[in-house]
Amino acid sequence: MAELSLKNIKSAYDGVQVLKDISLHLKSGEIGCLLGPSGCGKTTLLMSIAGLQPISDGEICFSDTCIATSHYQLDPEYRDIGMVFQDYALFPHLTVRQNIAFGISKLSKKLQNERINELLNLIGLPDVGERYPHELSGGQQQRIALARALAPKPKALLLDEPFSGLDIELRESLAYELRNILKAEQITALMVTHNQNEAFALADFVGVMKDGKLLQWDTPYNLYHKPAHPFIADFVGQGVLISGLVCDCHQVHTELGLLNAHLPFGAKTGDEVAVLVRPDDILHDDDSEWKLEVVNRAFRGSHFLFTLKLPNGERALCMSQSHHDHKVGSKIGIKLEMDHAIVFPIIK
Ligand SMILES: Nc1ncnc2c1ncn2[C@@H]1O[C@H](COP(=O)(O)OP(=O)(O)OP(=O)(O)O)[C@@H](O)[C@H]1O
Repeated sequence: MAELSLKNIKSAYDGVQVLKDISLHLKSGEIGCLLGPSGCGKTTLLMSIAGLQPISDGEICFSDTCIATSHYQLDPEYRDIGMVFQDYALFPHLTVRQNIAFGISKLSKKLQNERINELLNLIGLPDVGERYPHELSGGQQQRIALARALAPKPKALLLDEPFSGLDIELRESLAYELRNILKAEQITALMVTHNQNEAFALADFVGVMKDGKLLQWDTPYNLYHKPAHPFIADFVGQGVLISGLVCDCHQVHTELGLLNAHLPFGAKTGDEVAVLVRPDDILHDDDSEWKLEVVNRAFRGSHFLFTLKLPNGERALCMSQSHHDHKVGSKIGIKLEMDHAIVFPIIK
C-alpha cells in the first residue's frame, strides 16, 4: 500500500508524444479511474507506471520513492505492482488455488493457503479453489485474476479494462464489488475503462484524458457538475451546450432565461459563451405554463429522455418519469432546476 504520484509525465513512441505532461495523485488506498476516447493514451499511462513503457520527462513515485524519471527506470519486477487485464490470463492447466498461489510461492504452504482462503472469501467464491478456469464463468474468472494479482499484497494495482469482455449488467455490479474488495485490501488502484458508469461506481477520483493530456482529475461528482473543459461536459454524462450572453459577473442570458452561472475566468458583460444544460436541469411539469416542443424521445425504462426545441432552434434534453408518454411534436410543460450553470468561453 502506497501513495502514487505522477508529476508531469511525458512519454513517446518513436518520437511521437503520446503522454503530455500528466500529473495525478492517489493517496494510499484510493481508487482512480481513467476515462477517455480510444487512443488518448490510457493504456500507455498504465504501462509507464508498471515500467513497461519508459517516460521521457517527469517522475513517478510511490510514497517517498521515485520509481521512474527521465534518466532512471526501475525494472517492472521490482516495482511491486499488480496488474489485471481484460483477458483474465489465468493459467488454464492450473486450478484456481494454484493460479492464486502463483505470485506467493515463496511463502510457506501454510501462509499460502491462508492467503488463498482469505482471497477466495473476499471475492465471494470460497468453493471454487479446486476448479480449473474453463469451469468458471467470465465474471468468476475475472475475480480469480483479481485475487491472483492481490495475493502478494502489491503496493498498487493497475487494471486495464478488466470488465470489457463481460456483459453490460454484470459490469456495473462487478465494479461495486471490485470497489469493496479493493477497499477491504486497502490497496491503491488505478483502472482504465471506457465505461463511465463503471468509473463512477468504482473510483474516488476519475481522470478524463484526451490526446495524451489529462484534462481533469477530480471526484466523479465534480466531473459531472463542474467539468473543467467543454470536452468533459460532453464526454461525461449527458448534456448539451447552448449559446449564452454574459449579463454580469453572476448571470448569463440564454433561451432558457437568465441563469445564475459560474463564469469562466476573464468573462466580460456581452461576451458570447456556451452554457452546459444537463437533462436533470430541465424537469417536466404538466402544470407549467412554459411549454417546449418535443423533437425526439428515448424510452429508458425508468424514464423518458426528451429532446426539446428552444425558441431559437437550439436543443435541450429533459428527463421525465416513464409514465409521461408524450409524443414527438407535442408541447410539454417544463421548469428549470438549475443551481448554477456551467459556462465555457467560445473559442473563435
Ligand atoms: N507500441 C506502440 N507503438 C507505437 N504507437 C503506439 C504503440 N502503442 C500505442 N501507440 C499509440 O499511442 C497512442 C495511445 O495508445 P493507448 O493504447 O495508450 O491508448 P488508449 O487510450 O489506451 O486506447 P484504447 O482505449 O483504444 O485502448 C495511440 O495513438 C496508439 O496508436
